[in-house]
Amino acid sequence: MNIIRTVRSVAFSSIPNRTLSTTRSLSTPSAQYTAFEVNDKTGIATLTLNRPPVNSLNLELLTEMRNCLKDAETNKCKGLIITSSSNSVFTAGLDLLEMYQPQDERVKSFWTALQSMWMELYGSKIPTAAAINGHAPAGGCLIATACEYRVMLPNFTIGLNETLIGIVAPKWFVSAFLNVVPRRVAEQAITQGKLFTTAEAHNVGLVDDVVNTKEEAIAKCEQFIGSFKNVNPYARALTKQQFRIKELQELEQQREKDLQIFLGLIMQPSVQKAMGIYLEGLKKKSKKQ
Ligand SMILES: CCCCCCCCCCCCC/C=C/C(=O)SCCNC(=O)CCNC(=O)[C@H](O)C(C)(C)COP(=O)(O)OP(=O)(O)OC[C@H]1O[C@@H](n2cnc3c(N)ncnc32)[C@H](O)[C@@H]1OP(=O)(O)O
Repeated sequence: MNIIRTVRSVAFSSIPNRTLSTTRSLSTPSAQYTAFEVNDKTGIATLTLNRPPVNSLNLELLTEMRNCLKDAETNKCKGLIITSSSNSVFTAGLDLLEMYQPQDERVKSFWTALQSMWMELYGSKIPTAAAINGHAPAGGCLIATACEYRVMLPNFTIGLNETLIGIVAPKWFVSAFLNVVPRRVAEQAITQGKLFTTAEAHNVGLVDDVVNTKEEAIAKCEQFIGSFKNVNPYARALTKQQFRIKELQELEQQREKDLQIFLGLIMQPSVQKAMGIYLEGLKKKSKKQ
C-alpha cells in the first residue's frame, strides 16, 4: 500500500484529537486555515476547513484549499473528504469582506484563487466527497456540488442564495448545481436564492445521504470512496473527466472574461450597497445572539 507522506496540516484546538493512530498529519507553517490529514491505512485524505467563526472563504483559505487538493492528487490518495472544524457551519461561502469595498489587486487575486480552487476540485482525478456538518450557503454549496458525493447533518441549510444578497451566481456555480438537481428545481431555487433545509436538500437530490453525526458523515464518505476499490483509477478518472470537461474547459477559456464580469458586477454601486446592507444585517444578528 502507498503510504502517504507529504501532508499539510495545522495544529488547532477546535478539532478534537483523532483517536485513529494511522492518521498522519504534518505541520507546515504556511497552513493557517486548513488541516490536511491522510489516513495511512485507507489512503484517504481529509481536508478540514478551519477559519472561525464561519469558514468564510478568503484569498488565503482558497489558496490553501487548492494546495491541499493538489497534494492529495500528487500523492495518489485514494480519495478526498472535505469537512469543517465547526459544529454549525460547513462554510458560509465567499468572504463578503473580500468583495465589499475591495482593493483592486486583492479582489482580482481572490477571484482567481476561487476559480483555481474550483477547477482543481471539480476536475480532481480522485474520488471527492463532502461531509457537510453545518450550513453551506453559496460558495459552501459550490464546494459541495463540486464533489462527487455529499452527506449532510440534519437541521442545516444549503443552496445558492446569491440573488438574496443582490449578486448573481456565476454560470459555473450553476452548472455544478445542475449536475445534481433537476433543471426546473435548480432554476426556481437559484432565482429565489433558496436555501434548502437538510431534509429538503435530500429530497431533491442535492445531498445523497443524511446522518446524525460528523463521524457517521466521514464514515459514509469513506464508504463512497471505498466503492471504487475494484475500479481502475485511470479508467475512473478519464470517465469522470468526460462528465466534467465541458464546464472545466469553458471556465479555463473564459477565465479573464469571468474575472472582468465579476469585477464589473461587484463594483456597481447598487451591488456594493446591497452587500453593505446584508453584512450589516449579519453583524446585527450576530450581536443579538
Ligand atoms: C449577466 C450575467 C452576469 C453573471 C455575473 C456573475 C458575476 C459574479 C458575481 C459575484 C458572485 C459572487 C458569488 C458569491 C458567493 C458567496 O458565497 S457570497 C456569501 C454568501 N454567504 C451567505 O450569505 C452566508 C451568510 N452567513 C450566514 O448566513 C450565517 O453567518 C451562517 C453561515 C448561517 C452562520 O450563522 P452563525 O453561526 O449564527 O454565525 P453569524 O453570527 O451569522 O456570523 C458570525 C460572524 O461571521 C460573519 N459572517 C458570516 N458570513 C460571512 C461571510 N460570508 N463573509 C464574511 N463574514 C461573514 C458575520 O458577519 C459575523 O461577524 P461578526 O458580527 O463580526 O462576528
